[in-house]
Amino acid sequence: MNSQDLANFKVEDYNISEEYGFIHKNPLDKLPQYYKPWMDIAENLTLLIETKKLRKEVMQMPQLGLEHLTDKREVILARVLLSHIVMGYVWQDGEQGAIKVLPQALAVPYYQISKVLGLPLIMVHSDFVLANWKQKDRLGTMTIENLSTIVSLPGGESLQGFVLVTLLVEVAAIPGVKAVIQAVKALLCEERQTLLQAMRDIAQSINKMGEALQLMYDYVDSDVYYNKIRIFLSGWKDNPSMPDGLIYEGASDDPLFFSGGSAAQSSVFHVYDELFGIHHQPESSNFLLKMRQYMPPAHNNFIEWVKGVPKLPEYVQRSGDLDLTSAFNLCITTLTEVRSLHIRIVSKYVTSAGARARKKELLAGSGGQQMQERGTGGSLAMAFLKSVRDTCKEGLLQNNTAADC
Ligand code: HEM
Repeated sequence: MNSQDLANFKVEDYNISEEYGFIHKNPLDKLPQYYKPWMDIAENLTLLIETKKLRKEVMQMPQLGLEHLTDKREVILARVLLSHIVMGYVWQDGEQGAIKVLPQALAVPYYQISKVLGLPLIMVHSDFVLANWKQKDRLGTMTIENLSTIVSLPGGESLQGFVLVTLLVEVAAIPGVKAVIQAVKALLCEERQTLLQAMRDIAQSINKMGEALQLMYDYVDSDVYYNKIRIFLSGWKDNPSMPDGLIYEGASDDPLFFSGGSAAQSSVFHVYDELFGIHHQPESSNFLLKMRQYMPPAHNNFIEWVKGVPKLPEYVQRSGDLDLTSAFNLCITTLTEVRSLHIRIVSKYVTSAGARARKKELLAGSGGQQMQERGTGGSLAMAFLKSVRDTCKEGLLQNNTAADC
């Protein structure tokens, strides 16, 4: 990348903004009247799933075209609604009752809309979190009390908490995203003071992300997450419950395989890994690279843009500047701490809650669950997360005294 590329950089080209980072600005919560069948199902989705009536409703749904969607915000909302309906349809009857064919009235518009947005045929982080929020008081701020989801899934308050806490992590990342752009510019123009400030802002923002992540403990019950919520995020790739994938009737005769929704699809962490020059172990890196295909393409392009800049750790190391080194290492330490906190959360919400669920099943004499300790994205969660955290920590630069941190 050179100064010409920098001059051509426009934040809007990457569907990000200084006010919202990767979060979709002011998502719509209503579609035009023509789409009433989708809106009606989406509004009652939780109840329809819990009473096991969703599949019947979808079978009676007319096949609607996309021609009445007049702008991008409507297209995004339609994708959010359909994604949730798809997940509900597939998993309504639990792990043992997954379907093999998605009916045409759902599969065809879902295929078309996904093609328009460049997204895979499954619900992703941007459907579940980034575009799935509204403010109760539109003039208020993005606090958890003032937020709710547009469309929900089973899990009650914990489901709300799970989506909204994840959204708050993205909110906390907003100043960091802005500072990344400043850091890149400063790096290219060799403006030491701006680079130093940008790295300090990034570290502060990562720290706030950790504070937001911590709220998971207050708003999400681990048994509800494990037993009710998790299944609706699950995919049909590397999932023993759906070894044959999913046929999208009228759109694809061959079954297709997709990983489930996971915040591993959040672009923020990928941007930091690229900026800080963190190279994960091959298996972890493969999984994370695959997750980039589950992001809005413009966000993925932003990660690529950051990847294309001169290497920050090498620049800092070469400079021999203790302040720069210290600020860089603070970023790495803070990111490592957030990843360690995330591991503790996974230990509570997946490992311990899973052990409890299996014990209960054994006592009741029922069959074991298939997903067990796999993440919703399909990874073998703990080994993967520890490898990612440990590689992150290895990004620390030499020449830093304890006092600097
Ligand atoms: C109860 C809450 C959560 C649980 C149980 C959880 C679980 C997991 C699991 C199992 C993985 C492994 C990949 C997969 O197969 O999905 C993962 C990856 C990941 N999660 Fe979460 N997660 C939670 C909340 C969050 C939140 C709120 C964020 C931040 C937005 C987040 C960010 C990530 C990232 C970035 C990865 C990729 C690994 C990394 O870069 O460190 N997670 N999560």
